Amino acid sequence: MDQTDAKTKYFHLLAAQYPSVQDVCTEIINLQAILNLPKGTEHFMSDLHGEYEAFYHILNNCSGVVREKVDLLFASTMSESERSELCTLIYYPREKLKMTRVDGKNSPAWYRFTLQCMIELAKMLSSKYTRSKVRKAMPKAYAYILDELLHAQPDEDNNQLVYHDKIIDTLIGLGGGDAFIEALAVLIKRLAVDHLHIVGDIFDRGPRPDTIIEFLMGHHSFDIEWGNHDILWMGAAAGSEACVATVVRNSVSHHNMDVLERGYAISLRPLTLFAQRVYSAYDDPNEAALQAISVILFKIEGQIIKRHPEYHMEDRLLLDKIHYEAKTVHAYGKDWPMRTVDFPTVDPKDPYTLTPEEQAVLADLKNAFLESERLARHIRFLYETGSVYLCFNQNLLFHGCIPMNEHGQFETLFVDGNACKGKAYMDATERVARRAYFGDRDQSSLDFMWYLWCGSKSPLCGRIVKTFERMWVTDREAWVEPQNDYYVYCQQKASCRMVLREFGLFGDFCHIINGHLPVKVIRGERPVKGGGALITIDGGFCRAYQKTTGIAGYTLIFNSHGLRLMSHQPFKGKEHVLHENGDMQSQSEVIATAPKRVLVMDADNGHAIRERIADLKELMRIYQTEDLDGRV
Ligand SMILES: O=P(O)(O)OC[C@H]1O[C@](O)(COP(=O)(O)O)[C@@H](O)[C@@H]1O
Ligand SMILES: [Mn+2]
Repeated sequence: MDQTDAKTKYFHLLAAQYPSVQDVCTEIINLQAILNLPKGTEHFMSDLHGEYEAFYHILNNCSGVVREKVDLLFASTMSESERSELCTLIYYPREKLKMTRVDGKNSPAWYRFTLQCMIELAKMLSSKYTRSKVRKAMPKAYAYILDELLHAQPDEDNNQLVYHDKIIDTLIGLGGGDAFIEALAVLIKRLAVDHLHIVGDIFDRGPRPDTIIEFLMGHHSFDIEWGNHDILWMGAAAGSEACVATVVRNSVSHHNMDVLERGYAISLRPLTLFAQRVYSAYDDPNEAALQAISVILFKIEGQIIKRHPEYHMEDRLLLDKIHYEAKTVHAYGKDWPMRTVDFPTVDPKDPYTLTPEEQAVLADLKNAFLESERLARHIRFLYETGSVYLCFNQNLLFHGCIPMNEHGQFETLFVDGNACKGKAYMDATERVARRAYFGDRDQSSLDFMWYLWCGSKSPLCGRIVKTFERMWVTDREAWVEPQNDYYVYCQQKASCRMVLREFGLFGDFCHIINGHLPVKVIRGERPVKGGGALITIDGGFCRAYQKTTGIAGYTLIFNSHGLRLMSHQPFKGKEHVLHENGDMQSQSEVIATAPKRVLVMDADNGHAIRERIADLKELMRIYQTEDLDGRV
């Protein structure tokens, strides 16, 4: 097909959608109006680490935005406890409605008042969107009524208001109040968060990463930047034995086997039986399993490191540096005392070879990962909706780092034998990650998935991960995990600008958004770095890390006015919210104010809309001067 044919075909398709001059005209006006609206609100979160309840609550309370708006609208007309009650109803409508029924509070007057408040709130939140967009965000069954109610214009005789009261009364009279409250709650939350970014690490440590994925599967608009823990699970699902062993090890070490066993139907029984037999010195079966899977892991890691000198990870080969009599390991020029050297399956002369039994355990585990249909569904979803990095509305999002050398330049690295750096390196790593799952799953791509999890030059990790030391070396000095120079240079504005430029982001109001590095607020660390050009939002949803961070997670919010950060206090659970109306406490801080209000025309989809307008104008010209095939 030559270009003229393609163009003709395209305009035929466009004409089918807009068959008359009037249709074209209406659409151009509509699109032009959209361009001048404020851009939609984006929320960013990262490092969720399986903490489904906290994640779900933050999505329900829209990172605290619902409460802010409720306070703004009703501070003078409702008491604080009434406002809290309303918020809880919006967060968990079904549960709260049930409680209201049980308490006998659900009188017609209660419904009327509650619905009016919710309509007010929905009106306020919808004011920055076109009517058409708001309509699309409404639950279908109620779209018509909601549309009517949200667009009430007070007239001289208050006719409209009377009409709307009638609608509400009829609804309540027909017993539809509950369903309508639920519909409004959905709409309110959807309007408050137009788009969600997850900057990595959904998996590991916490109880329910699988539920987070299921939730995201039903979410209206989001993207994911893969974290090292996500790529680890992706590698395991692709059949990398090292990734399988690491996932299992992480689950065992966090006493969190339910996700694997119940969530993904991956049985750990072969491992626990083997561990009970071979590591019988341990009374605690969990401890025995942890020893067993750790030894298996370090053996296969050793094999990978030897296969790939280009990973430069020889100093991670520690199983062959153990001094059994002295109970030490030799590393970084020193002998470090070890907690135990009782490794019944390690042959000191051939430490990296699995015993036949270990091989069998690992093969069973790997098969279970490969056979889990639910896992495959979740991992495909991560591939479909995720990437190593993303440029979105002038921001650059990635989980870890872009490897730099000690001079602060992008480090040249080899992927598939090709030298690359900066953006090209990020692209190359993503290509291998996709090949590892969708290609022929060759060993080298699978090994690279493991490298992406823990390599010091992996954009998802960027540090030397010391699992061996953290497991067995007593001196914590050996646990320190040196980081890539990116983390030094990203403190400087010039380096951040260099990174942004590499991705074609030249404007003044561009930011790097990272996860991965817990911000230790408790020690005075700040999430904003690089003279304001970089924001790290790993605030530790992960409960295991909250003692070191001092908070329970961040949400970064980017609306038409700029960027602000919400820092969240630990979540006390849904029951606490329902019974005490005790919301998660969140503090808001303005990080950067946009030089002028950011409109849709300034956002990425503004470009697409402008192109569409240009095409429609061309269609208009065609309608007025010739036919669709170009005949005058
Ligand atoms: O991406 P994250 O969350 O920093 O996780 C990677 C880190 O986790 C560790 O494996 C430790 O894990 P745990 O705290 O779960 O034991 C470190 O060695 C590593 O640096
Ligand atoms: Mn991480």
